[in-house]
Amino acid sequence: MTTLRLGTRRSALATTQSRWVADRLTDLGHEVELVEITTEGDRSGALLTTIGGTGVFVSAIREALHDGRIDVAVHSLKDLPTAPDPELVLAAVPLREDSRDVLVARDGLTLGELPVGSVVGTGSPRRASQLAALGLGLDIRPIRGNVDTRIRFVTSGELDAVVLAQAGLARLGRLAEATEVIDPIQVLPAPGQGALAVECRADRADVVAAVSALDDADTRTCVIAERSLLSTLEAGCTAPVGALAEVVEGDDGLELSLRAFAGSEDGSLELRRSLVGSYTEPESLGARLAQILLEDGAADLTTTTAIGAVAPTPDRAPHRSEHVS
Ligand SMILES: NCc1[nH]cc(CCC(=O)O)c1CC(=O)O
Repeated sequence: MTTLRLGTRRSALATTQSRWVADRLTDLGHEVELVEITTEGDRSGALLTTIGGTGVFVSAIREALHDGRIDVAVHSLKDLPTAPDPELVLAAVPLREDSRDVLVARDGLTLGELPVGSVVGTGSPRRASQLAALGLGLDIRPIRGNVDTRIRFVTSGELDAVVLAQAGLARLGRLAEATEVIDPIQVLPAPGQGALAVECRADRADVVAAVSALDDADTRTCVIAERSLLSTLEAGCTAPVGALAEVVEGDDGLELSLRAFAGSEDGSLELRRSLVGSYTEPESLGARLAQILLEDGAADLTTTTAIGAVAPTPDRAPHRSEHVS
């Protein structure tokens, strides 16, 4: 095979992730060349929720795959839309980094130590919703920017804290700046957080074969469950969603445990449910847990949380006895 052209965005995080994949492919004996691609998300300073979500980072790179300018694309898996692209394959989901969110706060503070009224920045409705639902009296403000920009809001004193993905900080070698690793019991990560997606064209069997050597079976299984939950929920509601699947030891071998969150953006309504299922059927596990969330009230949640909007009545159904806890 000729040199593999691997597309990357210019941000520090994207290039670090792409270099990591390039190095693994080089270890396997392939020749790799990095090709830089600019996306709308990089050019625009607008809030992600205004310019069409994180899909903007992905589409320009996918475009380059379609055009044949590159052979391999590396994305943060959580930025990948759930709708599959029929001409592309997710050839590898490499071993996941830590999936949790972290707090970067002034003076080394943790969430519990932030005084009432502390200003916390996040551009993620999922983080905003779960932070607000903690009931700590935090003043949550929308921000965006790359990891460096977001941390600078805190060091400059403009904000008391920001919430970021631990994986992003780890990849940039800046984990020491985190003041707390947030337990998923408080804030569930985005589906796919901490994992990479390595895509290539379905009609390039040689590239698919080369890249698939980087796949990690457990990570892929977890991510399938999380994304199945997300796509099923997306069909039924527009609420912020968090999800985390983990491989656990069951009585008859490996099982998959899935936890999920859906809530209103202002934190006034929140639903948390979990389910354990077969390791071999991650898609069904995700879809079933999403169905439970929808039945228990997620279908009534919307992102329309404008001041004065009437909030739907939450379904106060008690926890289900069997699988759901
Ligand atoms: N939203 C952008 C984005 N996409 C992936 C990561 C971090 C790395 C990952 O989750 O894999 C980040 C930054 C963040 O959320 O702090």
